[in-house]
Amino acid sequence: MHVVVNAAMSADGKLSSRRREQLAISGEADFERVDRLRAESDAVAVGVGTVLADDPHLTVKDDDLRKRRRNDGRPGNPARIVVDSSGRTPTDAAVLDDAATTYVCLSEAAPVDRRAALADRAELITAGDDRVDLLRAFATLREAGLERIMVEGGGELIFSLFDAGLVDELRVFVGPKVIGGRDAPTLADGDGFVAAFPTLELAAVDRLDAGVLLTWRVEDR
Ligand SMILES: NC(=O)C1=CN([C@@H]2O[C@H](COP(=O)(O)OP(=O)(O)OC[C@H]3O[C@@H](n4cnc5c(N)ncnc54)[C@H](O)[C@@H]3O)[C@@H](O)[C@H]2O)C=CC1
Ligand SMILES: Nc1nc(O)c(N)c(N[C@@H]2O[C@H](COP(=O)(O)O)[C@@H](O)[C@H]2O)n1
Repeated sequence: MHVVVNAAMSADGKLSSRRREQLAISGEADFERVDRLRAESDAVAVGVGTVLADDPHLTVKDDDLRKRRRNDGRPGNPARIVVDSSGRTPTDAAVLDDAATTYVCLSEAAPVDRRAALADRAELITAGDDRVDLLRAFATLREAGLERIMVEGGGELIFSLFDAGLVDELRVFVGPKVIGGRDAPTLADGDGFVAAFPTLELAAVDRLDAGVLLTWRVEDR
């Protein structure tokens, strides 16, 4: 399995403002790059915090890219993955529509009524007691044939994936905005590391739109 984390952050490292509303940090060229990366992926993953804040669709927007996938014998859109310990994904969330298969990763703590509501619209994977055990959930996703995973955020999920040693590559568009705010989400939130920090090898620096795209490979810990 190969896991690429892709996100857009402001020059001061924020994914959004303290209101946690979706904010366009990327420009047109970066959104097109993101679309191509989605098209190359078997699945696109987000945390439930992103579903609740942004209601993303996580589909490939460009018709030609979808057509190319179908010509290669793949579904037009990659699968979608929501990491959601207690099953808070709303049943009318855009990620649960019929544009692609959706996997919702739950913990044992997810109530039965939420499981029943989501089971009609998604494949459910249960791993972990109170929180999704990402190592186990991703192993199950791999068994389901998902090899190339793109993770779009948010900061809580990204931190946990680094903590679990699951990230192979980090692609960050740094956009021309200062957002600020101690409560605004950053690229990696969670508890933060105090030792054994994941280290990165810089693979590429590209000017894009009015910002820069940084591509990092994650070194083994
Ligand atoms: N600029 C960008 O590229 C992006 C920005 N965002 C922004 O990020 C914000 C949402 O991010 P967050 O609040 O950090 O939420 P998140 O999307 O990272 O979801 C976190 C939630 O996932 C669930 N979860 C279950 N198991 C977990 C585990 N093992 N580790 C971590 N989480 C687990 C928990 O309920 C947790 O609260 C929004 O403001 C959104 O707009 C989100 C995606 C991309
Ligand atoms: N790459 C990127 N740049 C930005 O500036 C952003 N605000 C985001 N946000 C994420 O994009 C996803 C939206 O997906 P759909 O267009 O609805 O398919 C979602 O994950 C946002 O949080 N990304």
